[in-house]
Amino acid sequence: MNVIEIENLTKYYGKSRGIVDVSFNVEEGEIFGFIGPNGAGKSTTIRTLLSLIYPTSGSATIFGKDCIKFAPEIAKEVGYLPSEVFYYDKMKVIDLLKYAASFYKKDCSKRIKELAEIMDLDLKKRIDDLSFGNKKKVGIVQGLLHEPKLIILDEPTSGLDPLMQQKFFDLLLEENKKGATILLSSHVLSEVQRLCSRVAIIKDGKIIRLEKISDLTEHNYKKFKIEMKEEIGKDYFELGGINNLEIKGNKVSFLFKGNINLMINKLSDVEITNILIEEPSLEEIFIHYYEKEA
Ligand SMILES: Nc1ncnc2c1ncn2[C@@H]1O[C@H](COP(=O)(O)OP(=O)(O)OP(=O)(O)O)[C@@H](O)[C@H]1O
Repeated sequence: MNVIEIENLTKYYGKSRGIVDVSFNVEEGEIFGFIGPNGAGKSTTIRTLLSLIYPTSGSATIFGKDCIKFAPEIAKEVGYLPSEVFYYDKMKVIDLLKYAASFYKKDCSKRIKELAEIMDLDLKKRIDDLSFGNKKKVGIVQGLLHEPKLIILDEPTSGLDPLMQQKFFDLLLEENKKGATILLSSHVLSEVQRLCSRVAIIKDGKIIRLEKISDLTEHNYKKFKIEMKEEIGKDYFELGGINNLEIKGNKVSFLFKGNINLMINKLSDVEITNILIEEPSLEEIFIHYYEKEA
């Protein structure tokens, strides 16, 4: 079953492009990554899904229900962490969270305490005494306190230190194990790689790829790092399937997609002193995608 279905969603802000013909689905129980460079259209897609802004054309459903018509009903089962959080500064953290919890028809006080403990958040402090990272934690607790079935996170880790990021990821994995579906927007590729099973890549408002992370990393490319006994010319590597070729003296690195035996045979011509064949990072794969699509 698809928890989110997005069909040809387009949003123009006046004449300027937000997103164009965005379509993808997120399946139940999935952790789905939504990645792209700044201004690509991630927040616009998410805000449209949550009915915070209205699309110019196209449609979207959450839990099989139209996002605009059923927005209040859907909101009860969705946890949302916006990319920037703004609060009434004078409130205490606990009061703000209790207020947020009052929108749901269940007692969230135990969960608030648990989440605050996990995220190391002082509930007694006033919002305006909190650092940027601690305000982000308030947003995280607010997004998760009602144990939503769908969690939508827009650039969630900016401002969190590495230890907190890890705790937050563990928390998301736990929520996912309990059954929550997660849509995570990010431009930090390594976090998408760690958490997500599938990914949509957006650029200039359009989806340019929709892939399984495992297909991207395992089946598509291998990264070769080779040290030769002698320097070798660029021409030698003029071969189908080679991308991101870099030659520095007798050291060569590239991404290769294709029959690995052909590459091994090719390399048997030259004297190699060291070789490393590894999975490329998503960063390396995507930089290549972006360049190709540009
Ligand atoms: N309120 C607005 N008015 C006019 N244009 C907007 C508005 N909000 C977004 N845009 C434009 O829509 C496009 C997509 O922006 P969006 O914020 O969705 O991108 P993003 O992928 O979330 O980027 P970032 O990672 O920088 O947050 C950009 O060109 C942006 O300038």
